[in-house]
Amino acid sequence: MNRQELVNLIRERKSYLCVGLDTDIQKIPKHLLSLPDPIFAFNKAIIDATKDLCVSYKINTAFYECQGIRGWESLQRTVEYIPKGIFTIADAKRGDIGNTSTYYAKTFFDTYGFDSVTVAPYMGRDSVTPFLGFSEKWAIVLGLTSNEGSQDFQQLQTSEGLLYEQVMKTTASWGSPDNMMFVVGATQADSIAAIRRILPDHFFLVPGVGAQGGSLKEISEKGLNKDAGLLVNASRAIIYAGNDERFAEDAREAAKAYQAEMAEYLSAL
Ligand SMILES: O=C(O)c1cc(=O)[nH]c(=O)n1[C@@H]1O[C@H](COP(=O)(O)O)[C@@H](O)[C@H]1O
Repeated sequence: MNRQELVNLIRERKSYLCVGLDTDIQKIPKHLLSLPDPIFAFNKAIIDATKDLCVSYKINTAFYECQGIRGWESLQRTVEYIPKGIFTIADAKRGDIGNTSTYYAKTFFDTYGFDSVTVAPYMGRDSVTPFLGFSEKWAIVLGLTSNEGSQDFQQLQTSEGLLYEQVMKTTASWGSPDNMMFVVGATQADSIAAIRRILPDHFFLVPGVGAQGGSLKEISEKGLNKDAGLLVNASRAIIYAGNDERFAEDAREAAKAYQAEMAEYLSAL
């Protein structure tokens, strides 16, 4: 999907919601466990219930990879089930020497057909650029992450400023706002205005609302740009909003509340 298509989708749906399919076999309702592919059955119900409210789905590959071959099959069925025209994210946090990164990119873009993959930039230029050579595909590079450990390296003060700011500026110079986004955690709302000044045009993938306590209001006020420029992810707060036969309806209600709030912020742009 290209940038203009994503911007149009956000405008049409009045939503910049990304539903995170962090589908944990331990957490899905028990009545699904007797089905042949419980993870896909869960995802299918969640997608059916939320597909008109969000603009993106993020599949965190960890929850699938841990199931071995069956998990990869659930992942493939899920990404194929997501309606065309919705932005798909493989949250795999890859990045390696150049020839290996090229095969990671082929895995998620060509074999599985995702629009984007999350990329860890700390191995440098040759680990990131292989993700940028695919038409209408995106690298979503870790910028300032939502977790406490972001203090350990990302927030180190260097002679040039904060390390994550340097990493984001340099990484941005390898691509463009048409093929690169950055992850900025919703728990880092104090920093998002400064990051937006450094990168006025890029989309930010913002995880950390809901279960991690980030404020949708604050990150929207500080992070939205003229094209919206945000994809805000919520995983557990949506997909586990309920845990019985009504889980999909409960997920819809949770997604609807986020979408309604987003529509308000978008109308103020
Ligand atoms: O890259 C990510 O998606 C990511 C980056 C980050 O800084 N923090 C973060 O929570 N994530 C992911 O976003 C999702 C957040 O899940 P919830 O906290 O359940 O909404 C998980 O899939 C995390 O792996």
